[in-house]
Amino acid sequence: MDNVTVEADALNRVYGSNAVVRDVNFSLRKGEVLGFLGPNGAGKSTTMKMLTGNLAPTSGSVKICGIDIIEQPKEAKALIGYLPETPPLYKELTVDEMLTLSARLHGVARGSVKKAVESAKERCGLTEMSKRLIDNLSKGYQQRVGIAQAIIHNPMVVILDEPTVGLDPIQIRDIRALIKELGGEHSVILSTHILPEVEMVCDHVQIIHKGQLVFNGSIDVLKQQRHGNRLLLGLTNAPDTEELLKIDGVVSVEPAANGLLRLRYAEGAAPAERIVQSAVNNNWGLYQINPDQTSLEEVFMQLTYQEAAAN
Ligand SMILES: Nc1ncnc2c1ncn2[C@@H]1O[C@H](COP(=O)(O)OP(=O)(O)OP(=O)(O)O)[C@@H](O)[C@H]1O
Repeated sequence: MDNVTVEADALNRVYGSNAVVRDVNFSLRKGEVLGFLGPNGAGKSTTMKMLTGNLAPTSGSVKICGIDIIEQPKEAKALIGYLPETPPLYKELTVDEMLTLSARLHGVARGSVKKAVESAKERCGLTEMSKRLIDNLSKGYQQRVGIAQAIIHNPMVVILDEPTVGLDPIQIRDIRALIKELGGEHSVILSTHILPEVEMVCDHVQIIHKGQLVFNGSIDVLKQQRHGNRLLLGLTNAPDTEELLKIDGVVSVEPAANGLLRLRYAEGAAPAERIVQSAVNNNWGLYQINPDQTSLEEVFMQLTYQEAAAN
């Protein structure tokens, strides 16, 4: 149990008569990167605020390295770095000034501030930007400053709420790489509505749907669930469905978007090579074959259906 950094126990949050977070339980260990995945309005930000002690739960508790965040907020919060949905940046300050201020606010000893600022800048690729006004930085660099202020006191737990929203693809790639790297030394919780982001960055994932956790497990299990034994096939000269069904392992064929065919295959079967063989031998004009990945919405539907069936 020693290396448990975050423990959420039966967390609930009600607004008026609206239960927006319902009975959320989980724990996180040192070095893990946890993806907290859910569509807009699922309750991610509300959960992040409760985890960081910025919002009191209606019931339930949060412990950071064994310290209760309601009973001992100062001690527990010292172990957390938090990047809220809107980064808390004073845009009229330079990067150095902002990070020096953050270090002081996070209680870094006066004599260690300079070192903490240099180290956070280096980890977040900000050294070149030290003297620049935050207002003049691109959104991607502003987000890096947001992450730098969250890690400046070298906290055990780093919580990032939708850190890649509004960034361009190159900035997104860089920020994801940075988050992945943080996982080595800290526990990281990353809230996002982007399924591939979780697959790229996290080793654990929790899916929240209408305030409830509907999945809590390793990323590999989710990937398996997502791949779902389906292939998309593009043939310029497609044969009758019966011909495709004759291929060993193929269990169904249906039309998909853009003139493609969706083939389902039996669990454990790997028919791709046989399909390619048949296509070449019979001149079906194969121009595409790839796994048909389930969208986030479909994964939600599958998971909520399983949940309902289990109850
Ligand atoms: N202060 C509040 N008062 C009343 N309802 C609220 C309040 N804050 C959030 N909610 C509601 O709680 C639900 C969950 O909101 P939350 O911001 O946690 O979702 P989210 O998953 O973070 O989505 P988003 O990515 O859109 O922020 C939403 O229906 C929202 O309208």
